[in-house]
Amino acid sequence: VRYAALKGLYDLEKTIGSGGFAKVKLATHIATGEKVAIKIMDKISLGDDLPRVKLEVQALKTLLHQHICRLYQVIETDSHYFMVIEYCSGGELFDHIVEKNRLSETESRKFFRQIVSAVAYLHSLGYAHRDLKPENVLLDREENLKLIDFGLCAKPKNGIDSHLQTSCGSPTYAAPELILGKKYLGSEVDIWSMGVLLYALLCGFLPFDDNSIENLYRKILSGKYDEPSWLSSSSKRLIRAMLQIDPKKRITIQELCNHPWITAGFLNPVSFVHKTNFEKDDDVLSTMSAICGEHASDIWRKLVKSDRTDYRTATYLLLLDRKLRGLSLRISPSA
Ligand SMILES: COc1cccc(Nc2ncc(-c3ccc(C(=O)NCC(=O)Nc4ccccc4)cc3)c(OCC3CCNCC3)n2)c1
Repeated sequence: VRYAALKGLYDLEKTIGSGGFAKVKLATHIATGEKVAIKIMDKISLGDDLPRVKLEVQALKTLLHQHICRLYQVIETDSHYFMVIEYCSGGELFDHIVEKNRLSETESRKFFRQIVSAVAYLHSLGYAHRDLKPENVLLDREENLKLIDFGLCAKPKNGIDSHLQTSCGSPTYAAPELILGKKYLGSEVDIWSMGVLLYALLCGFLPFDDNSIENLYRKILSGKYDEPSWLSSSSKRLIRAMLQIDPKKRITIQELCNHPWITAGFLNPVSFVHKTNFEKDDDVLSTMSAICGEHASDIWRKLVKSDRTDYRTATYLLLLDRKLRGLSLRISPSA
């Protein structure tokens, strides 16, 4: 199906995912040949969830972190929203764990530190993710993790949106207080889900799993799970600290950043220093001026003044990514 709004800018390819009211397609940014993911939401099926897309776009524009998928461009037509997002060529962490059966403690630690860094950054901005699960953790080409929120679940960390309570977060990763419908803090719920994630990395299966939802709930509320023989005592201690039924007894994100298991083999605790905003790059600007004929200084002035989600921004960021990967900034002649 063709979308007029993308004509000449992006070539749509295969569908790489679909959720409630969103479909994600792989696409090519024609001018640079770079791959992107385009999340397509149609306004009719969004219904009264429409305002949440605006919140998500606002959120993503402020979330600048090396382990959170970058938003390049937003295109709104009267029938659709198109979010042009960083494409992660490594796919979902879930599939990576399945194909390796389970990950070593060292590989798990490398990945888990990146997740903790992204979540600590989210929390520092007052957000909670609330749907942390392997399907929402992607791998880029360098096997670095990118946290995403496919289901529009991330929300301000304190307070509850009751109607979201059930629809948000899959029960397998949901904390006891969320299941019991109690008032909960998003930051505490995220710690629990990260505990389930860490367990999945180290074990290759889930701590709480059952085909019947009641048994699953009962297992989660019991807080009891197997500790396979291959788990080190340090891993067991950390998992136990995260899978505490009482949210007030659960380890906090700050304690997590400094936990011995997290810092083992690394020089420093997890920091959520995030990447800065735009830095001016003359090579990229001169490449862009070769495409569109405008002066580099004019392009930069317009970039800085823009809302940072237009086509010019997408082109700049994609060329900057390519330069940071050490590739030439050649442009397809058809541009
Ligand atoms: C190679 O084979 C493969 C195989 C599979 C995937 C890929 N790659 C690949 N790259 C990029 C995406 C993507 C990124 C972000 C968003 C998004 O919705 N952002 C919004 C967002 O993250 N907000 C936010 C983040 C943090 C905090 C608060 C708000 C949507 C889609 C993707 O999607 C595919 C889906 C499929 C279903 N499970 C989830 C991923 N897939 C590649």
